[in-house]
Amino acid sequence: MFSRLSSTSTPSSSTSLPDQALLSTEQLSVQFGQRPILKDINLVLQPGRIVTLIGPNGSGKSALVKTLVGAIKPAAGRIIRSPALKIGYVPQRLHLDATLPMTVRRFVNLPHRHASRDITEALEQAGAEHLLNAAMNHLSGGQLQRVLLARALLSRPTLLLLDEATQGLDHRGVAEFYQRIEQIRQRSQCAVLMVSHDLHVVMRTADHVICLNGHICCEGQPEQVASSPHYHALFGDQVASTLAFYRHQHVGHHDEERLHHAG
Ligand SMILES: Nc1ncnc2c1ncn2[C@@H]1O[C@H](COP(=O)(O)OP(=O)(O)OP(=O)(O)O)[C@@H](O)[C@H]1O
Repeated sequence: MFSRLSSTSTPSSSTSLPDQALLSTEQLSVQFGQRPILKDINLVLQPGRIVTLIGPNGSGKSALVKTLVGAIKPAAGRIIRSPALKIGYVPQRLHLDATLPMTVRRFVNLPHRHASRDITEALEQAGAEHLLNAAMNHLSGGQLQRVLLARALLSRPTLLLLDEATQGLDHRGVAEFYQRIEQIRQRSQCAVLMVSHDLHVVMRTADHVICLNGHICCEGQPEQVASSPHYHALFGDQVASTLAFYRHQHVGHHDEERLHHAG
């Protein structure tokens, strides 16, 4: 699913995208001021696949997602987008003005109004159908995440980008959320790129894992990453072993994917 890219075609071209790919990056680098955050990120996102970005705090996961969304301008490299790419973005946080009351119905109609039927369907898919008339600033963390997911689904995305969408959820909430994402993926065949700290769930649900620490340290199928020395070095042997165990218990299909070690 992932491959290193060597194409040098012009930035406006999408012809250098690998077959069927929705998005790829070439030598993408990001910096804040003079400070390098991400260096030489090469990735390819294919339809219908769940890719998880893991890495320690401050390793650049959110920065990468925001760059893919277009909210951060890369310092170098480029992003190649397929004409079929339609991003649904679920942010890490949402800052709402507590003095400005707003219902879920109104929120999901921003910035564009949607047909009631579509709103109902999106809320159902996200498990938030009962929240239509709730006040946004009365939602629990888990309810808010589901509403944000519903809003992202309303754009009928071909790529769902989730930035730590399960932050603050309890174990059950996390498991339910990932189950929901899996159902959405199966139903709509959208690609999913998610940032996650829920390492044990990552190992069960992802098709491909990218381990980030300013650059791609290692990537591949979850069990490949779990046995990578780079991954052990980043997360510590104890955590890493737990993951390997989880994966062993829940191991699924085996695609031919390469584990890339960039050090
Ligand atoms: N707007 C900004 N201006 C300057 N530095 C920033 C900005 N946003 C993030 N950073 C820095 O960039 C680095 C990467 O941040 P990022 O939020 O991408 O990390 P992360 O891997 O998502 O972390 P976490 O797991 O804690 O969410 C951090 O050192 C952070 O302090």
